[in-house]
Amino acid sequence: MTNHIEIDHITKDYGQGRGVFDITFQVQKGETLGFLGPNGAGKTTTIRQLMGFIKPDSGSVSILGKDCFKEADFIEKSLGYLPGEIAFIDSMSGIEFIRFIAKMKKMKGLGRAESLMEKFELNPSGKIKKMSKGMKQKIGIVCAFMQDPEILILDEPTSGLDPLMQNQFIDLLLQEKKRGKTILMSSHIFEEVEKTCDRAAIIREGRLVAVEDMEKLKSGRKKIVELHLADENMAASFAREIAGSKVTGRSVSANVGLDMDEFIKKAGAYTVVDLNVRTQSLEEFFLHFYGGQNND
Ligand SMILES: Nc1ncnc2c1ncn2[C@@H]1O[C@H](COP(=O)(O)OP(=O)(O)OP(=O)(O)O)[C@@H](O)[C@H]1O
Repeated sequence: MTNHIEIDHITKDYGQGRGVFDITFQVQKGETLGFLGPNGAGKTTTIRQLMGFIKPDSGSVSILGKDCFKEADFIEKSLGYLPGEIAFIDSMSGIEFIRFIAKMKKMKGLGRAESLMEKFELNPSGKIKKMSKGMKQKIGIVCAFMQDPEILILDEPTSGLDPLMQNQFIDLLLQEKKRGKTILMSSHIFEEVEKTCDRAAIIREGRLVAVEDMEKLKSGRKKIVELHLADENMAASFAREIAGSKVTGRSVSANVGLDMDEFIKKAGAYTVVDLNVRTQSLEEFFLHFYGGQNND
């Protein structure tokens, strides 16, 4: 497999523990990689180094074999980039801004802008300063995708979009994925990551904590079992037998992994009124990486 994006031991130290430290991961040709982490973890700092806006203190980043900082001009012109916060020229109308970006990228026309505006129901004729956050985000999406780039770097692409438009975006990503695009996307929305990404890289406090296949991550999710027992005393007594369980009145809930059999056998000693079993959501699962809580 060819790597389209290579991040090799980069450190950008802003002092007081802020920044990113010794980050290494790759995005393969045709792969969609989700870049996840809590606020301030270092996602944007990593992405800005990929775009050649800032130079790593040590280590290197390259895209299509080109050093991102040394060849920043090539990177900016050829990649599809959607920044977390777009630096708009407020006095322009939406369409003027789209034309401005197309010119900057040395495009001949506006490429796929028209069909993207249709897909996202965007009327770009008004002044940007009067637009809502969602409309501005749609302009950013048009600018990132209109050139039909081979590589897309997207920093929280659906921020500000309503659920209908978030779905349109997922649909667009899935289409682009099918067309063989290489995509790196930071996101806080687990559902979009789950639906679109092949792998996820998780960063916390500037350090990479995991890079995993989505399928493997999904299969690592546990079952959450909720038992309703006959009375509160029973619930309290049962909860004492199950490590990490929570009691609310007559209910006891617990994350159950491979020890389901043991759990059921212990429950057999009590009067069970009701039983619910569900799979942990990806969000609940990721809390483990995010907050470092013990959800074993
Ligand atoms: N230019 C800078 N100077 C000093 N500190 C900075 C600078 N840029 C970022 N930081 C700090 O580095 C850390 C990582 O910030 P970054 O914006 O990369 O996080 P993030 O993962 O993108 O967060 P979010 O999800 O909130 O967008 C934060 O503590 C931030 O305050």
